[in-house]
Amino acid sequence: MRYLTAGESHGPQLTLIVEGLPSRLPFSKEKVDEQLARRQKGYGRGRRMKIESDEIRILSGVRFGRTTGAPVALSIENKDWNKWSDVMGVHPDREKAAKRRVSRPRPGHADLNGAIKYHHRDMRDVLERSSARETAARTAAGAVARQLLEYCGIRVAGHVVRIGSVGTRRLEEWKAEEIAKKSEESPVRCLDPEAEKAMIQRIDEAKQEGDSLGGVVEVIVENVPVGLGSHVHWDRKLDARIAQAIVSINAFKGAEIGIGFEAGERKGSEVHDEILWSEEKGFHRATNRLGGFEGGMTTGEPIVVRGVMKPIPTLYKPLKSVDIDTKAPFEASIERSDNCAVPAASVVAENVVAWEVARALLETFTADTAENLLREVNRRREEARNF
Ligand SMILES: Cc1cc2nc3c(=O)[nH]c(=O)nc-3n(C[C@H](O)[C@H](O)[C@H](O)COP(=O)(O)O)c2cc1C
Ligand SMILES: C=C(O[C@@H]1CC(C(=O)O)=C[C@@H](OP(=O)(O)O)[C@H]1O)C(=O)O
Repeated sequence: MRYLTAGESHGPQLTLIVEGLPSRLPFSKEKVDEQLARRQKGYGRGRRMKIESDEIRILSGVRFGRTTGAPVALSIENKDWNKWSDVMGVHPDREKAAKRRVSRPRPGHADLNGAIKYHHRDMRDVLERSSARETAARTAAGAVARQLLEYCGIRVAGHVVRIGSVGTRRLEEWKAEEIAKKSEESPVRCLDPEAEKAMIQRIDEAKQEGDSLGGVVEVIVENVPVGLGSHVHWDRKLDARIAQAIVSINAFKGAEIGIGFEAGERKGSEVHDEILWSEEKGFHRATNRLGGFEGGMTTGEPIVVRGVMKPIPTLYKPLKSVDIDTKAPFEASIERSDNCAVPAASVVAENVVAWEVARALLETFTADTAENLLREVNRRREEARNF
């Protein structure tokens, strides 16, 4: 299974093609729209999110609420396009486009490197595609994958575990349904009410100072069969693919599986998850510090992955930069920006992880139809249970 996205932040629409889904998978537009709406929310977002109300249009691959096995093509309209069509259009108004020309690169964004690499003197040609607007399309891809996971009884949830200097304790149990419900009730998607208050306060303070904040998100995948991914080749290790997916989200700088970097500080006996067996559960683990992975394969324990997001680069508080025309230093002034997108990005993280798990599922259990896939997944569950 693979996907491609296309579209600029202020262009007419985002386009997504998902190829390789089995046929006969129940497909709900509402479930995709629900993920898109979740991604738009979250404390710290800027004015753009008041303009957009993301929903998909199904263009192909689905009939009567089920996939046909053909590529699924979806589009998401950019409502802001109405104000940008003469700048962004296929036949743009050159004068108006010149007024919107970007010659002042923002530290931390893709502007300068992209301009040098692609020989753009107008850095709008870079920022339009480097914008995290594209994560709406990736969230839609994940929301499709999520329906496949759901069909196989696999649940995904996410929450925010740090914003700036405010962090929460590591969970010891990962109940996806509970995490999903609690984080949904929080404007910053945090499970701890005390930390939530402090996070909101930090975001407000940063906004007042014209500054931005990053943070850390955690994603959980529950009821995963044993043996997704493989130890036999580097590019089949599922933990590695998940880490790539996380770091590919705009502004994400790192990923950790389970206790991740903390594993470097502890002794082996404090890291590895002891193996137990019982009549009721079969093989299982006493703990889940390794976040559901050994040898690039799932252990059957919940997948637990974290991602760290740097603070938003577009700042109201100016940072030093240099105009590419005059080579003179300037202090940036901006029109609008998010000042903290960690809660929103946690939704993107959930959905890119869902995609990778669904992709691994379809590689492990080749199936043309959803029913065959579920049969194979359940057979593996039975085999593992009786091993
Ligand atoms: C959901 C989300 C919203 C974002 N909103 C903004 C924003 O409003 N302004 C901004 O400068 N960067 C924003 N970013 C981050 C930039 O897109 C990102 O820093 C930029 O593409 C450069 O890529 P890099 O940070 O991965 O190097 C956002 C990221 C995400 C995930
Ligand atoms: C549009 C989205 O996020 C955008 C991501 C973004 C950036 O530079 O990454 C900059 C902002 O765009 P604009 O300059 O139009 O206000 C955000 O609003 C979105 O998440 O849907």
